[in-house]
Amino acid sequence: MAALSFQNLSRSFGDIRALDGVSADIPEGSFLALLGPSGCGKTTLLRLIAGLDRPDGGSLHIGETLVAGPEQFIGPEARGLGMVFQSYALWPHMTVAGNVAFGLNRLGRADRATRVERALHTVGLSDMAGRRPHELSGGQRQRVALARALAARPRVLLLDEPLANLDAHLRQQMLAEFRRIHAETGCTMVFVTHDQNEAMAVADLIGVMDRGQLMQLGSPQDLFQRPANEMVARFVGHGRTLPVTVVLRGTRRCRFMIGGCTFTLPGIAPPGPAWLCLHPSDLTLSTNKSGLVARVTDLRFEDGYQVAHLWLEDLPEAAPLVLRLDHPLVLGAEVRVTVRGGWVLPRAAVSTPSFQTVPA
Ligand SMILES: Nc1ncnc2c1ncn2[C@@H]1O[C@H](COP(=O)(O)OP(=O)(O)OP(=O)(O)O)[C@@H](O)[C@H]1O
Repeated sequence: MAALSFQNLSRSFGDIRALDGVSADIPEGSFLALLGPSGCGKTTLLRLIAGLDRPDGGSLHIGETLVAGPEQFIGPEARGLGMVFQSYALWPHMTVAGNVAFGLNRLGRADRATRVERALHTVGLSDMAGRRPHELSGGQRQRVALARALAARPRVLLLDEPLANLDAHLRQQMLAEFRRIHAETGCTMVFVTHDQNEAMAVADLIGVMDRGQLMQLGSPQDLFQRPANEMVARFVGHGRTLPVTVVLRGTRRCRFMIGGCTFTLPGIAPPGPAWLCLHPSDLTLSTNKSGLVARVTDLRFEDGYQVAHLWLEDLPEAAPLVLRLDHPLVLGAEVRVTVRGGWVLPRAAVSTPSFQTVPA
């Protein structure tokens, strides 16, 4: 069953279509990351799920319950959700245990104590139950906020850029923690971020958004290897798109021409104009005189590799290609490049798709 279901969900602020007809089903137990450039509508969608705002079109189900739609609105407190924000919103005068117990008043004393103990155990803070927030590190405060949300046993846990205030090292640690807690609790989680490395590292399902629309909903591998459109191809993993002409389409493979060369690669484009979607790992230097003619326009050293920017002679208007090498090149040199991987997309207008995902 879908944990969350959006049907043509929309929200405008004056002339701004912050959310423009989003439709998708999110399976129970997913770890969904909402990813996209600033202003694409991630927070608006999260706020609609949370019940902190109302849609002005479409409808939203949590499980089988219609929580927002024409003539229906269930408030945040009755939606059975947990929320963790960038600001941890802990009560400074309360202990860690007191903060986690906050909101469990409907339970008896013994049940409340058990829930708090379990939640603190899950986030690894059992021995800090008596401390106050100012006696904790940033990462520990984040865990208290997480424990507080988990203690209520939510159907869906919403995480709004929860790592934004942590340093790079702590972020890595907390990403691993989120993965472990997700596996342990089986709770459906929705994580908003504009950091794609974070999204790829933590989520099993990623929704890429742009200008209020959901561009693609899929696994990190899907987005990387089979982008649904040009925006996703460029946004994910330093992607590049090059205009090519498909001459033959087979079963999920396309033969195409670019710069006087012919290649056959995975893809779904019919004969005619198409986009070749590439990542740095799809390119290699040719050892003979075959391949695309390119000039080295920039060189830098990064993560143990030489990273070269290559300008294609036959496609001067295209963004430079990025190539990772284990040996240096000479700036300004002419080289030949072979395309050994990629994905070929039809060069067509982007329509607004509706996504149904198959439970894992
Ligand atoms: N309360 C509001 N009033 C007016 N415009 C709003 C309001 N909330 C959001 N917007 C606009 O709606 C659009 C989507 O905003 P949203 O906050 O959902 O983007 P986002 O993807 O979360 O961005 P970021 O990554 O920068 O947080 C933006 O153009 C934003 O300026």
